[in-house]
Amino acid sequence: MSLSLQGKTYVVMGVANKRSIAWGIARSLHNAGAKLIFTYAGERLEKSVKDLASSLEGEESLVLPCDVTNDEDIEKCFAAIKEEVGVIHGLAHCIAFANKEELVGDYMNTTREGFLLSQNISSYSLTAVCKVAKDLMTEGGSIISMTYLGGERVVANYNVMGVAKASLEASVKYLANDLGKHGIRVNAISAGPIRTLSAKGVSDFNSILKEIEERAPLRRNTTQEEVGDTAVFLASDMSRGITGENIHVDSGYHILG
Ligand SMILES: CCCCCCc1ccc(Oc2ccc(Oc3cccc(O)n3)cc2)c(O)c1
Repeated sequence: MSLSLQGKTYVVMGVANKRSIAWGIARSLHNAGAKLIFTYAGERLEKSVKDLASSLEGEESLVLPCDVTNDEDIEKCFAAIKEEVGVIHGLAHCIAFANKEELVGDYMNTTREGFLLSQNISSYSLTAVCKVAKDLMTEGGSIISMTYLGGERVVANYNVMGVAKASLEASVKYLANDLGKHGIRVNAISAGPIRTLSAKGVSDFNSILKEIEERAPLRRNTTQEEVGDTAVFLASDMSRGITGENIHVDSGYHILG
């Protein structure tokens, strides 16, 4: 058993730019020897994802559009992946969205539309992807999704996204139960706040970074590299006994009251 991912192929969903958590995961998986395929949402991201993918030495990675709110698009995307590689050994789901007007103030102001949009993109999309990706995971594998502490307890301003992450974290357990018999594990990484494009949508983000530096057991914030390295562990055989789990990579902050 080792942390090597030589000979394995993973789909990384949700790279936007070099600060994305998904890019930190991609770099660590690549450095562990994995072959990567990237999907992105929205034509405007195509160039930056292709540029990042080609910055990884070795053979050209497949880069495909995938709108996770559209089941046909997911089927088309994974049909193309099947065509290209046949078998995949897992995927990293780093996709979430909520209207930023609802990521500030009282949670109760959430609209029905905003609630459903966030659940659709940030939670149901994992289930929708698993339904299709499982058929390419004929040798078993490991599915990883991203969550945040605000899904387990109230974090001011995280609001509708916290409810979506609670839904995602419950989905991880139900998906783990369904897919375990196929040798497929499903886990979440609960990352501490990292300054990404997405983080710009959350009000008062800077004050939480400062509080973590002052109070977290490790007295520092979380990096993409740390999250990426935990993804390598979850993708590798070293975590073969772990499924339905939520691993906090957050300098220990979640243990505090
Ligand atoms: C008050 C909580 C501070 C820590 C938040 C850490 C965090 C940062 C980013 C996270 O990911 C998203 C993804 C999409 C998202 O919705 C957005 C992002 C940008 C613009 C927009 O209109 N919506 C909000 C957060 C996330 O789930 C969690």
